[in-house]
This record gives sequence, C-alpha cells and structure tokens, in this order.
Amino acid sequence: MTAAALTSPDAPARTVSTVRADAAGELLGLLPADGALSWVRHGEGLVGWGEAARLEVSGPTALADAARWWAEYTADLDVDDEIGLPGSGPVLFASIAFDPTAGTSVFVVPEVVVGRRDGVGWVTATGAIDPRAVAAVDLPDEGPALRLRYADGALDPATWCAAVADAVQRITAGDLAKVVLARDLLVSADAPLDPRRLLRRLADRFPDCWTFSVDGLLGATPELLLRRTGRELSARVLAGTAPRGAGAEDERLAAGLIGSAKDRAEHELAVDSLVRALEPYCTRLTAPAEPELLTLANVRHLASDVVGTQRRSGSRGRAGLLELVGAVHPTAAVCGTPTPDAAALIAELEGMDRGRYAGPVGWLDARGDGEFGLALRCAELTGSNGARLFAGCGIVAGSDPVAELAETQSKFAAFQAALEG
Ligand SMILES: C=C(O[C@H]1C=CC=C(C(=O)O)[C@@H]1O)C(=O)O
Repeated sequence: MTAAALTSPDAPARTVSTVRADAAGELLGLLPADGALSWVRHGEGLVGWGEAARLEVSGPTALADAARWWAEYTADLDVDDEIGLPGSGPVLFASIAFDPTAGTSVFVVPEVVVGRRDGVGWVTATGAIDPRAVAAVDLPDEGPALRLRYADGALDPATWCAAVADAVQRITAGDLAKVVLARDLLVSADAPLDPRRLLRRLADRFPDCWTFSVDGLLGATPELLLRRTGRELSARVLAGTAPRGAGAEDERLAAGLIGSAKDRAEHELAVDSLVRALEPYCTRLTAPAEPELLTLANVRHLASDVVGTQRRSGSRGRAGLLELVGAVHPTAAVCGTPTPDAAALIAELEGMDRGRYAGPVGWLDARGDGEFGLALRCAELTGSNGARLFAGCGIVAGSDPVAELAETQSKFAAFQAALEG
C-alpha cells in the first residue's frame, strides 16, 4: 500500500455490542458537531461518530488493502449483536477517492453507530461505551442566516465552457463517446458551518437521496453505485439531466428529457458500463429496457435500477463489496466511455483534483453487506467556515456548453440551498 496511514487507538476496543433501540429518535438528530458520519435516506440508514479505527490509503491496491484491513480488524473483535441485520454489528464508513490510485480514500470505524432499517432501530457501541446511553443532541439556535461569498474554483465559467466545447469536438472526431466534466465552486461563510444543520437540510429537501457525511465530505446523492445484501446486488444508475420548471413548463421539460436522444445515449453508456463491469460477478443481472424519470427538488434525471445476484463460487463469487465497488467504479455516469480515454480527457481539461468527489461513498459491515453511492451533489468542508462544492455533467456529441454550465448551476443549487437555509 503506498502513502497509507493507519491510525487506531493504542489499545483498540475489541468489544462491539449492538442492542435494539427503536426509540433512538431521528438519526441525523443524534449526531454530534464533530466527526459526523451518515448514510440516511427516508429517515433510515446509519449515523455514526467517534473513531475506533481509521485507515487512509491510496495507490494501485488501495481498495484491496482496505478490504484486507477491515477483514483483519473484524476478525479480532468480540461481537455481541442482538439484531443481525445489514448494518448492525461492526460497521465501516468509507469515502473513496475518484481515482483511488492517486487520491486518498478514507475509512472510519465509528465508536458509536445508530441504525434503522424497516422500522427496526439499533445502537452499536465499541469498547466501554454503553449503547443504551445514546441520546439526541440539541442543536444550538440557528442564529442569523450565514453571509456567504462564492468564488470560482479551478476554472471560471467561460473557461469551463471552452473545455466542454473542446470535449464535444473530440467526441465528434471519434476520439471517445462520452466524458463527464466537472467544476468546483468555493464558498466562505461569515460563521462556522455546522455539518449537522447542513445534513438535516439536505435530508429534508432531498428525501429520495442518500444524505452522506464521511470525513468532511457531505452531500445528498441520488445515485446508488452498488448495494450488496447477501448475494443480492443493486444499483441506481443516473445520467441525463433536465432542469425543473414551473407548472406546465416542468412537464414540458420532463417530456423533453425522456424523449431526448442525446440524454438517452448518455444514459445508455452509463448503464452499459455498470452492467459490463458487474456481469462477470453475477449469475443473473437485469437492467430495465427503458429508463425512468427521477424527480428531485432541483433537477430531473433519467434513472435505471439494475439488480443482480452474485455468483456462489469461484473467485468472483467470493469477491467482497469493496472488490465489487473497485470493479464497477468509475462508471460512465462520472467518467465516460471508453473509461481510459475519458479519464485522460478529464485530467487534461478539468484542471482540478476531484479528490473524493464522484468517488464511492457509503458503508459496509462485517458480513460484507453494505451500500455505496457516488459522492455527488456534495461539498468538502475546508476549515470551519469554508466549503468546496462540486458538480459535473456528461458530455456527448450533442452537448451544448452553455446548457451544461446551467446544469452544473442547478446541481450546485442542491448544496447551496442547504448552506443558505
Ligand atoms: C456528475 C454528476 O452527475 C452525474 C449523475 C447524474 C446525471 C449526470 C448527468 O446528467 O450529466 C451525471 O452523469 C454530478 O452531479 O456531479
């Protein structure tokens, strides 16, 4: 493992207890101000805090190293789990770099995890912490709205549009079929940003998205890269976006999206990339013939839910969730087609380091069950008062740079609304 740093307490707590706790309260309302970990949708999922262990890793074997580290860590634990559901017992939160070979991926084992699934609630605590003593935390009063100052990130809008135009030319010339180009937006506030408030606002506004937080990367993603429950695998692939409008205009935009040959081509490439990567691991894998519309507060997407069953035997049958995530990432929803050409064009044109934006984010447990989304509609907190927001768009032959810029603005609006309250 290159550039790896493993930290864990001098005497790691080796006892992990999960107890039933249906009345623990709203998951995001339990989080402390520091070290908030979350993966919540429709009020269910997992939140965590504290660090029983942590791994930061990068390099060509980053995900394999992390999988080995987690297997060794959990093999040593004394677990008492009265729930036995995906997400109960020991849990690892993860935020993986867009390019795990070059960027740093972060893995955190929380000291406390509170979970809810199909109405069943639980608390998992490590070491001497009493799982029955976990209680909701009162958020301090809101105070006045933050004053926010925005600044261009790596590229100003005109330069980014020129990069999109360049990408369209390369696609038209036949160099590649699709590339996803992203941009960043910097924000500084006149007072500290409270991640708990941001997470609650994101969850309120985007209940159909997964509200995530790992090591200062926060967002509400509509895209599920991969879920594993036993041998059952599922994913929600998104690509192809239209803005929302008012009244009849909104319906016109929805009809335009579902009927758009350009967006459907962009979507098909994303679905194909996932299916091609996952197929060798599956005995059965199905993707819908037609995408559906996913309607969010700020945008609408073309969406396809893909489901499969992992093989029972052979090396691919034994593959753990991190191996599967490594096999499917990056799909053409965040990189492009063919993948190596798109990745090279991103490096050439974007002019920024994506860090963990557009990388897999989520959790896994000691059984190998877990959920990973793509870290989209998100921001990385920078210091106490700042954040770096990210948004990207799939570029294909028919893409118009100005429309793509507007799409990034609609996507930034998800996090901006959480900042603005
Ligand atoms: C790369 C992003 O979105 C991807 C996911 C959904 C729709 C997309 C699109 O229509 O371009 C992108 O492929 C982003 O939000 O930063």
